[in-house]
Amino acid sequence: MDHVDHALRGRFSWTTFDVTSLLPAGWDTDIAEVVRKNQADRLLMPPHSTSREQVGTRALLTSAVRGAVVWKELSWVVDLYHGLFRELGESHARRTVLSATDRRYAVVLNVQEPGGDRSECHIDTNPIAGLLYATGHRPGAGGELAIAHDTHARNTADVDRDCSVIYPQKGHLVFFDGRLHPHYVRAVTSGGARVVVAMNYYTEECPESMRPGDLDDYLHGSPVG
Ligand SMILES: O=C(O)CCC(=O)C(=O)O
Ligand SMILES: [Fe+2]
Repeated sequence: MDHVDHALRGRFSWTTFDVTSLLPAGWDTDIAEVVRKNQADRLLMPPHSTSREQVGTRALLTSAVRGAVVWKELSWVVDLYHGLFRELGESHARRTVLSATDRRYAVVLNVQEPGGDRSECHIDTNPIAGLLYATGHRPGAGGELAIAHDTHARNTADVDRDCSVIYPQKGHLVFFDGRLHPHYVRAVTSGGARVVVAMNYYTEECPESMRPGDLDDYLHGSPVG
């Protein structure tokens, strides 16, 4: 056991639950429809204290459905966020897991179109990220989440050197602590758009009140063009 502890110390790890059979009928088309009607393109301009980007990285095109819209249009997602998903997060983290009260960042939808940009390389500030993949992407199609084992990784090249790769599978719910391990989502190169329900969870040791005050304006980005 000591050998295992030593070999794995500091390595990134995550938990996946296949929640497909727990989701309401038509969940994927419901999300796709909300994306189609509400998706908004913005430019993210690094750096921020959470960025792990090369100096001088160009602006990245991002697309999202804002939290307030998710709250209004996808109430079943919000119910799962507070209920079943939060409890699955507790079984992952083996501690009390708290949902966020601020609708701007509790639950958002992130979208990456084929041929578009990668996501920003960053660290999280919340102790538990919950990601429900609404689309699946095969190896070779891009859209994979790459997470550095080296906590000192400073950019995507550093991440790529030694990382775990999570290929989004539709209906899978992933939990991890991304506060120490820099990560980013690679560009989608073929197939359809990548859609993820990104959920922020907190704990008693790292409560919602610790969220940096400037993070949401930063993530909201700037108008395109
Ligand atoms: O979409 C993903 O797979 C990761 C998203 C992420 O890192 C985040 O929302 O902080
Ligand atoms: Fe993240």
